[in-house]
Amino acid sequence: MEQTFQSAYQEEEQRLNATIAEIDKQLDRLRGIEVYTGHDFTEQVLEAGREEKRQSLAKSLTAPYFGRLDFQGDRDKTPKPLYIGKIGVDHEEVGDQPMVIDWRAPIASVFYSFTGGDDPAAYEAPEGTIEGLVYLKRNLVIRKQILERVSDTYDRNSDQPAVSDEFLVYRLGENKDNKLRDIVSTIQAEQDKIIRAAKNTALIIQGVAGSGKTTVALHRLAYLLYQYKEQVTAEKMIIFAPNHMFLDYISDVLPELGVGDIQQNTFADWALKLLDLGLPLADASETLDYWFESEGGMPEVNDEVPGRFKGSIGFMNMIRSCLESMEGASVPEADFMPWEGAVLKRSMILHWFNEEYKPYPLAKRKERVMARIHRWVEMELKKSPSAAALKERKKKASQREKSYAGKWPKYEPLVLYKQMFKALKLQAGWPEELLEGIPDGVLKSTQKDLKKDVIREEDLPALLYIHYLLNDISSEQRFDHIVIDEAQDFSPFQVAVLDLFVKGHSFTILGDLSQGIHAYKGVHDWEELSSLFAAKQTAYFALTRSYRSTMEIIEFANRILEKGVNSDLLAVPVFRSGNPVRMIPYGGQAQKRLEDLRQGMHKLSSGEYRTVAILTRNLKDANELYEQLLPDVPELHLIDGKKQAYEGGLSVLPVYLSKGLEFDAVIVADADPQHYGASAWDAKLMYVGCTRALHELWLMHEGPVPEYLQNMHEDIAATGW
Ligand SMILES: Nc1ncnc2c1ncn2[C@@H]1O[C@H](COP(=O)(O)OP(=O)(O)OP(=O)(O)O)[C@@H](O)[C@H]1O
Repeated sequence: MEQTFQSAYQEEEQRLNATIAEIDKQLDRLRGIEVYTGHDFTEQVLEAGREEKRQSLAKSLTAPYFGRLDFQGDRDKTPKPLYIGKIGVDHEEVGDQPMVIDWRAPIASVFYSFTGGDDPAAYEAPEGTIEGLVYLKRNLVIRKQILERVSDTYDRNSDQPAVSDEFLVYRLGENKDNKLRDIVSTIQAEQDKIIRAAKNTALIIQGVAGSGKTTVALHRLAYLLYQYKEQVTAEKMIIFAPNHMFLDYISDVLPELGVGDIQQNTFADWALKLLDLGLPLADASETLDYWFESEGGMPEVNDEVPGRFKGSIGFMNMIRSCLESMEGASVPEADFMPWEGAVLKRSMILHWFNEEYKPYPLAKRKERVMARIHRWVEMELKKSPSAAALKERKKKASQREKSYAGKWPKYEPLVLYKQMFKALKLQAGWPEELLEGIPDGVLKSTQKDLKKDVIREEDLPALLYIHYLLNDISSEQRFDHIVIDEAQDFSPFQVAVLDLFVKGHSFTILGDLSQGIHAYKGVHDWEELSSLFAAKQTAYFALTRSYRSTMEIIEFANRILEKGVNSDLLAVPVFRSGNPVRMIPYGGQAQKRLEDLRQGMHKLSSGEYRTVAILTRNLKDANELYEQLLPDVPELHLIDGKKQAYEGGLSVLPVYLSKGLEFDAVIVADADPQHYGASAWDAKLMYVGCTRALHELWLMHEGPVPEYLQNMHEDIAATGW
């Protein structure tokens, strides 16, 4: 066995050296060509191509590939070794098989989908399905041109059993810094299916915590750009994520995959820019305070709370009906008279508005009608009897055109939205009965807000929809693809509006209902989103394996789901064992809590862990703890929702802000019933907190713990330090 390994290592080392030499040669040749800076367009295009090649070759030079697949397709006589890398590299001689195959190429899918066994494997090539046999699947770790590790996950000629998870476990055991990384060398078959799913589908992915949802979505974008080169561009793809710190946390993955220029934003910031309201959004901390910091736990959530109601399709329909009813009341009541004696009948204006320009959206129809009126005025002016009369009429007409335009409703989203909520002082003829369905609480709080020009995040879908109904958007303005991460916090109305802004329902929508801690605005069931699309436009995937945490942490978190949330969306761990989860009672008095938390953080961070976090139940506690710990732990960071970047190292943050992030070690502070009640929502918060830990999870508490943390099996949890 040792000998086989030695020879495999030597073989791979030789091959690596040969590959590096070839890449070097190609790079030298390209660098030897003088950079073109002239004005000839064809030459400029050629130069851009050379520059792109220089950059990609330079990138692949440090680690040209990560995997080898020996595959014999049904048309091959012998198995061919295929080397798979982040970037494909061709031989210089045209016609040869590539030296390194891009991980996104069709044949590379076999590397990911093949999980062992003697059965043939297959992949979809442009010319149809190709079947064949896999002889070898090998992982190679190359760092700075040095071959560090050779690990076979399948060898048809060996009598040893396949060890398919060994390499994955090795990768998962690594410690994390402050950024999410790519996973091209260990993409799992279930993830690969999502990455390579067809473009024009609204994919909805329910994935347990740590199942790689965010990571998979980013790889999918890279795949779509490769596979649909002719149809999509990076600039027209967008990722929506919950906040800017999270965006910073994921910001390295796409560049690592050689992809740039994809838009990454929060829904709120994107919407505000598009709407150009000239107003900032009300501070979200008010809403968060209300839901997360209220004494006595979370207030009751039902479909009448503002977030749920204003995120509903019912509200969307209400807005459409209001706008439709406004159509009839658009054209001012009187005829248009540019000067005494000249009359443009209202019936003619109505005809233009209702017939000729009907296909246009409202704001455009008004624009067109006003332009038509102007043209009519010009024709009439030509009939003026004298130069003096012409001058006089021109002046009058210009004033009256302006005042006539002022009599039309103002086609601006915020103006109309405000009018809609004013309801009782109907200006544009909103039918009152349409507004009857608005819950009283929503009506009153929104009226109060709008009076003071306060716009909240939950108002944005409605404003965007009104903007769309007024102006429409052209095909060029539409996105080629939209990714929604943490989609359980999105409302159906948000997704329905985004559907108007994307071509072909091309969505990747990912989330985890078990982490639905923003239930006051998000969906409670994926049906709420899948029902927005026709059955053939949507597909549902479930990711159940969790890659982030050790088996002990996953089993512990599963028990919380079972007992506290009553959910069956349990995670299946990868076989990676670590220490039991620790349940540590504080040593009694109040100052002992602080001392124990400080000591806990010190213990966890003095070893090999690079990122350690203390999660508190709310922001107030995080602020306090940060102030108290800072003198002893000057390198501590406070994550309070205002941060733009996640700095890694040691952090303290409220548990609801930890969603999406991960840390080598986590301490959940105050894991007691005073801080975490018995409700499913409290259990979800606890679940989110526990699933942030990769290797080590400690829960520190005063007195007894909530019921869903009790009676854990001793293999999973231990008590005390
Ligand atoms: N196939 C894989 N190979 C190696 N690491 C993986 C793989 N899939 C996921 N991971 C790792 O698992 C961790 C969790 O991934 P990610 O954050 O994308 O999951 P998630 O489902 O979005 O999590 P959550 O919902 O809990 O925020 C990351 O460290 C990621 O690198």
